[in-house]
Amino acid sequence: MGTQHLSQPELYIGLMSGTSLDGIDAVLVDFAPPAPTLLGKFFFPFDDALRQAVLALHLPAQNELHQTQLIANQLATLYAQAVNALLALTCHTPQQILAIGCHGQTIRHCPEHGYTLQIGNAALLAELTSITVVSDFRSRDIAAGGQGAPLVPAFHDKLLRAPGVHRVIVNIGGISNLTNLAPGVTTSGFDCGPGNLLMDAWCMQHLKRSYDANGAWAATGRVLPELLQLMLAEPFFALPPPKSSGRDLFNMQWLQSKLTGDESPEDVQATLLELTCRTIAEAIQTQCAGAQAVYLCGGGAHNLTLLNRLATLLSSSIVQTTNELGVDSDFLEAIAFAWLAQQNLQGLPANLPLVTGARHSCILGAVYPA
Ligand SMILES: Nc1ncnc2c1ncn2[C@@H]1O[C@H](COP(=O)(O)OP(=O)(O)OP(=O)(O)O)[C@@H](O)[C@H]1O
Ligand SMILES: CC(=O)N[C@H]1[C@@H]2OC[C@@H](O2)[C@@H](O)[C@@H]1O[C@H](C)C(=O)O
Repeated sequence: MGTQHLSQPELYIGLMSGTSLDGIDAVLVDFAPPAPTLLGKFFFPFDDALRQAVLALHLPAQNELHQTQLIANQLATLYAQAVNALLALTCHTPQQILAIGCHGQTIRHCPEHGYTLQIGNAALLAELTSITVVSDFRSRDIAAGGQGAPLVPAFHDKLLRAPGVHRVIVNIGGISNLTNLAPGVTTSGFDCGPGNLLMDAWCMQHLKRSYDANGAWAATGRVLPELLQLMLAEPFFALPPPKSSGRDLFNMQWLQSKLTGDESPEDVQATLLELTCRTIAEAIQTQCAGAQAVYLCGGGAHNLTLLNRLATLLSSSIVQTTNELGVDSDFLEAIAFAWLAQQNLQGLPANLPLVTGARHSCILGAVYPA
């Protein structure tokens, strides 16, 4: 990311609350040429009650539609608080911001049925902030026959391509996804499978902690080869791209269906960490052959046990985080949603048909003017 410049600012806010349900990543970015500048960042954690309420929306429940809309309103209020905190932190006013790109909270992702659902009441967010909001970025791509995900590879392509160097960018959030930036070849990308979400859920169940800091607990267990093979047999892993996934497939029911009940919890955690690493490494080896450098982002990049294991599995590549490229690995997705908002307002398409499988490129997102 660039240093501050003198041309007319083009300020956008990006809001990402992802599948991990840890909270809201908020960024303020100036897209004035020559390069995007990160002016401020802010993380707003979700409390446990909200996390549980969103998780419950993943299951059929009584009065589900009413609950969904109430939580969408609650999310809009929290998004607005994150925006206000970011504006205060960076000394900006709403009038200076061209738009907020708000991902929303995914509660269903079913491209096979022609829909995906990210909630967050963008109309209310526009009302509360007096800033134009762009949201619902995935639906148009699905309407055009695509997966609606992953969308960030298009931004990786703009920001992180380097002439003559074969880079792969790997986001390890709740779900993991990669972008293949091979010289002279069209950018590709896809979801690899579970990133942290199964490890988080298992850790919550056994240690009452929302995640396994640095993979320290996983490091005390041993990988269970039979369980690992059972999990790797999931057909999603062998599917060719384009492909995307979410909690709809990878959830506690999925994990429970693979367990005998005799496993020790730390061994399961070690096996889940190995599953994340193996599926990422195999995705790189099969789809990104010859990669010279792999750059990690997302919360999983903080997990030292995971980082070391990936580096071992990918010993022919350099394995680092995107911080080494000057892009904050914790806020890359939020920055991408600020960029997606800019693309929309400028009337530019933002999906990569090779990545999502859409029949054509499209302008992504719905606009709620200030
Ligand atoms: N120090 C750490 N050690 C281990 N894991 C960590 C650490 N810090 C963060 N994480 C993991 O990162 C997760 C959050 O990652 P991130 O914010 O990238 O996810 P997300 O954006 O919600 O997901 P997605 O990209 O799938 O939408 C946490 O839930 C946790 O599992
Ligand atoms: C449906 C949905 O929310 N998908 C997310 C999720 O989190 C990671 C992975 O699965 C990716 O496909 C996507 O998010 C990022 C921001 C993307 O679209 O690139």
